[in-house]
Amino acid sequence: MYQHIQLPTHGEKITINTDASLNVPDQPVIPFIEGDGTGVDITPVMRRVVDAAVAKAYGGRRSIAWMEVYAGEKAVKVYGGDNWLPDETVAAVREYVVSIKGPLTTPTSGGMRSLNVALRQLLDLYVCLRPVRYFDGVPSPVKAPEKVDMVIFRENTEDIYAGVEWQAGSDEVKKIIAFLQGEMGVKKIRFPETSAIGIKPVSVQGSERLIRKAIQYAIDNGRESVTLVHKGNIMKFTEGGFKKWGYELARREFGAVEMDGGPWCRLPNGIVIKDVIADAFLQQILLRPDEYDVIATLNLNGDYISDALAAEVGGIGIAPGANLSDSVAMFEATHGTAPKYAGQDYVNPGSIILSAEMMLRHLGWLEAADIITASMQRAIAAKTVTYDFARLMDGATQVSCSAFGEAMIARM
Ligand SMILES: NC(=O)C1=CN([C@@H]2O[C@H](COP(=O)(O)OP(=O)(O)OC[C@H]3O[C@@H](n4cnc5c(N)ncnc54)[C@H](OP(=O)(O)O)[C@@H]3O)[C@@H](O)[C@H]2O)C=CC1
Ligand SMILES: O=C(O)CCC(=O)C(=O)O
Ligand SMILES: [Mg+2]
Repeated sequence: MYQHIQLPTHGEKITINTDASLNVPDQPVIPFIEGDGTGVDITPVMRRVVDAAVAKAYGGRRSIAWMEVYAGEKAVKVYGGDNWLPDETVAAVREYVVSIKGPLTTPTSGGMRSLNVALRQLLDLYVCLRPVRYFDGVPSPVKAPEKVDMVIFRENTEDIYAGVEWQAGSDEVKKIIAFLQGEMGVKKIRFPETSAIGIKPVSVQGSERLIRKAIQYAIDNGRESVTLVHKGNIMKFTEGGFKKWGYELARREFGAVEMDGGPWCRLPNGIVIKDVIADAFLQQILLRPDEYDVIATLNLNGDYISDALAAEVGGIGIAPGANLSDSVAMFEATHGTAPKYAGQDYVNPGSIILSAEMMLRHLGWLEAADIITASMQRAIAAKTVTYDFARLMDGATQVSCSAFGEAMIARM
């Protein structure tokens, strides 16, 4: 029994079968977190669009029983005190298996650590899956955005992003620096008196499980290559380890064979496993994006790459994503709370709508998912778009966040 979470009046739990597949009832209960900032604008629109697509696809036989769960500013309002991420939210998301969230605020300095990162760590959502594809007619800063068709697998629980760090001047940082200098022989800390220190944990297990998912995805979806993106020339044991363990895994578990003396290798079905250094990758995705397909990378690289690739196909207003463990799935937009637009019914709801589209595919509700992509494509083709696209499109009709949702529904 929950304290503040209201169970919907109808609906059943999604359950997990012994083979890890989902058992999805016709009225699944789906927990959702509204989100801070523009979450109040985009999340209700997403729900309306999803409900309309499901109704259109299944004529009332299927529907989603939405269940609001709380995190961020709304959780503090509902639960009081300093309760940014109530235990029962984490418990409900785990119990109901599939959920969706709006963006949550993380103050840039001081204050609490990221609730988004906390959710990923608490639920062991180790894959951040962010497909990047082009919709015809979307304004783009590059000449051939249709060549961008990549699927990012970002490690979601480790790396410098895990938040293991100590503030400059603190007793803790003094201890760490004394240990590094005194016991580990470290001489490279340029300003030891005033340094903050961050730690970058990258493990064999964490890297292998992420890269395994990326390779399996490439196999299951007939993709051409998997690229390990890293900065292993500089961070040899962490980023370099990720690359090395990735190639070893491809050879050991997937039968990859080295090409031209390695390290690139090829799976028996022809999929190429390759690697590229992260800075070179960031210029190559602008110059030769068609050479990249499935991307496997560490947490921070994946964060930067997500927004950079999203920009090539129209921006983070339509960049979807999923956070996945071996059992739980939480879908979320790639963008943040865009606080300057909060509550104005202004921003593009496309990112969270396409995240919901991924969620419907995850449930096996492919017909409803197809209706969502087709209706978004039609709304964009009609140049009925939110401000972010309208400002770059000739002859566009600029509409609000909710009107974009209505424009999609009208085209289903
Ligand atoms: N997963 C999550 O919950 C995430 C949370 N955050 C958090 O969000 C907060 C704000 O972060 P910030 O760095 O400003 O990044 P945001 O992604 O929130 O916003 C950056 C810019 O992206 C554009 N943008 C964002 N959302 C949309 C949208 N729906 N439609 C169209 N354009 C959009 C806007 O560009 P323009 O100004 O050009 O209109 C906006 O100013 C921070 O607290 C951050 O930590 C950040 C990322 C992910
Ligand atoms: O948690 C945050 O505040 C930022 C997260 C983020 O940028 C992302 O996951 O892409
Ligand atoms: Mg980000």
